[in-house]
This record gives sequence, structure tokens and C-alpha cells, in this order.
Amino acid sequence: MSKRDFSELPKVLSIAGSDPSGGAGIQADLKVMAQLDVYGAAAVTALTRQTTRGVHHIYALEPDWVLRQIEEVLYDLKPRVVKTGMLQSPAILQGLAKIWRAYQEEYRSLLDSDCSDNEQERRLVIDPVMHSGTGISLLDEGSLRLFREELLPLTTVLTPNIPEAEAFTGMRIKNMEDMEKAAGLLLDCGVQWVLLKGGHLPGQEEGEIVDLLCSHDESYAFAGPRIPYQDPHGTGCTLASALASYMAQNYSVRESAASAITWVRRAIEKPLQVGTGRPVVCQPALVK
Ligand SMILES: Nc1ncnc2c1ncn2[C@@H]1O[C@H](COP(=O)(O)OP(=O)(O)O)[C@@H](O)[C@H]1O
Ligand SMILES: Cc1ncc(COP(=O)(O)OP(=O)(O)O)c(N)n1
Repeated sequence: MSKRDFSELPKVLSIAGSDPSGGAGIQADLKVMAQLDVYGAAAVTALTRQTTRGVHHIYALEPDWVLRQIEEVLYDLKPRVVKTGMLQSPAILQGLAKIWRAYQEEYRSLLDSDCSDNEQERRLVIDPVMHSGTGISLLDEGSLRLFREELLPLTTVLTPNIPEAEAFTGMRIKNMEDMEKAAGLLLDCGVQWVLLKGGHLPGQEEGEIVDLLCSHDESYAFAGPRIPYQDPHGTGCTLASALASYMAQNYSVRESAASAITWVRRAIEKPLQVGTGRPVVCQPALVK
């Protein structure tokens, strides 16, 4: 049997809620990371009672306790990429921003000056989860302003879906032109890259689906055929985790987004009926 040096495996920390049905949240994130050959760690922000039929209840964890988990694991593992999902409360959002600023600062000063740029940079992928697919709110009221002011300026890649981009920008997004405008407004909030997912664009039940990736200097449209499907669970978590995993392997943001989108679309083609409700996408062994 060949031996691999697993201590060299790139590390990603997921900060997200728990979905006991395994289709979304930290459970999905860790499955994706394992499939994409990165070491996945997870700090839990909230426990949901959730099945493939929807979210039934949210048990919020004590914010200080959540923040201690994040801080302790960050400084122990020093993950190359941190990916966030359900952040749940204003206290967690605010605390995470503070921890991330300090981590970036300390990490920069610890590194030898001859380290490569890629090694120096620690990256934050934010999937701004606001609602579950069945419409239950996964972010406390009052968090939106804090999210915009505290966390967006620290974000390497933001991965909103259409309703999330609408909530941040206050504009209605009905077509590609609106998507470009909304992405511009999000970049103006200090985000380095926006990956605006087109799954929820109205009037596109058939035909193409487009995800838009933009920075201040670059813009790419990832178009593909819309797969007729029964609204599978976990697409957003799966995409953001795949993106974070590729970035941890030092692919560029553009390459990472392209690979992650291809990966999630393949998963959407083969959703799995694991329960009595929505099928799930996060069965990565089917994707390989
Ligand atoms: N019907 C579909 N066919 C192909 N790809 C899809 C479909 N629905 C969503 N996707 C892809 O899944 C990813 C998640 O998109 P979206 O459903 O918009 O986000 P979210 O799960 O956060 O609501 C995106 O890459 C999007 O292009
Ligand atoms: C704990 C938890 N986190 C996130 C979600 C949302 O999952 P997502 O993949 O964005 O979308 P849906 O599958 O819910 O449409 C969740 N449900 N639970």
C-alpha cells in the first residue's frame, strides 16, 4: 500500500449549523471536503432539527462558546481557507469578524518574509445563508446590517443566491443585467470576489443557468443547461465547500469556482432520495 503524507493536506474550517439529515450544513461541508482531498474541520454555530422535509427547530448555541470553538481551532490548525454557512446571530457575526481580523494580522506577522504570497494569504469564503430551501429563517433579524458592515469587507469570496443578493443590495434581480449590477454593489461593500448563483433567477425554468463570478477587475459567466430536478437540498453548502476546497489547494478563485460549479452540477444531475422529502445532492461518491 502506498503511503501519503497526510500532514501536508490543505485544511479548511467550516463554520456552520448542523443538519442532522446530512444534506446541508457541517455534515455536507465535511463530506465535500473529504471527497476533494482536503482536511475538513468544523465549528458548529447552531443545532437544527431538520429532515429532508425541512427545518423544524433551531437550537442556538451560546455565542461566546461558538466563538471560543472557532478561535481555538483556527490557531491550532491554521487552516488555509475558512468557509462559513449558517452564522445564526449578530453576536456570532460580530465576534467572527473580530477573530478573523486578529488572525489575519497575527498570521501575516508570523510568516517569514520569503513565504510565497499564496502561503501568506488566509482566505474567507462566505456563503451568506439566510433561509433554508423551505423558507425557514437561519439568520436572526438585525444581522443583515452587521453582515454588510463587519463581515463583507473581510470576505475573499461571497457566494449569495439571488434572494440573498437582493437582501444585501435592496434591489430586485430579474435578469443578467441586474445580476451584474448587484455583484457590483456587493464588491463596493469590500468583498474581493462575488460568485452570484443564478439558480433562483425568475423565468428560467428551462434553458440556461448562469453563475456570475466578479472582482473589480475580472468577470466570468459560468453558463450551463438547467437540469430539470426536484429542488434538491444542499446545493449552496456543497458549492461553497467545493470552492473552499479547491482554493485551499491553491487554485485561483476563477479555477476554483469553475471546478466547484462543474462538481455541484454533476451532483444535481444525480440527487439521492435518502428520506421522505427533498432529495439531497451531497452524495459525492456519486459525483466522482
Ligand atoms: N436546475 C439547476 N441546474 C443546474 N445547476 C443548478 C440548478 N439549480 C442550481 N444550480 C447550481 O447550483 C448551485 C447553487 O445555486 P442556487 O440553487 O442558486 O443556490 P442556493 O442553493 O444557495 O439557493 C449553482 O452553481 C447553480 O448554478
Ligand atoms: C444547517 C443548515 N445550513 C444551511 C442550510 C441551507 O442549505 P443550502 O444548501 O443553502 O440550501 P437548501 O438545501 O436548504 O435549499 C440548511 N438547510 N441547514
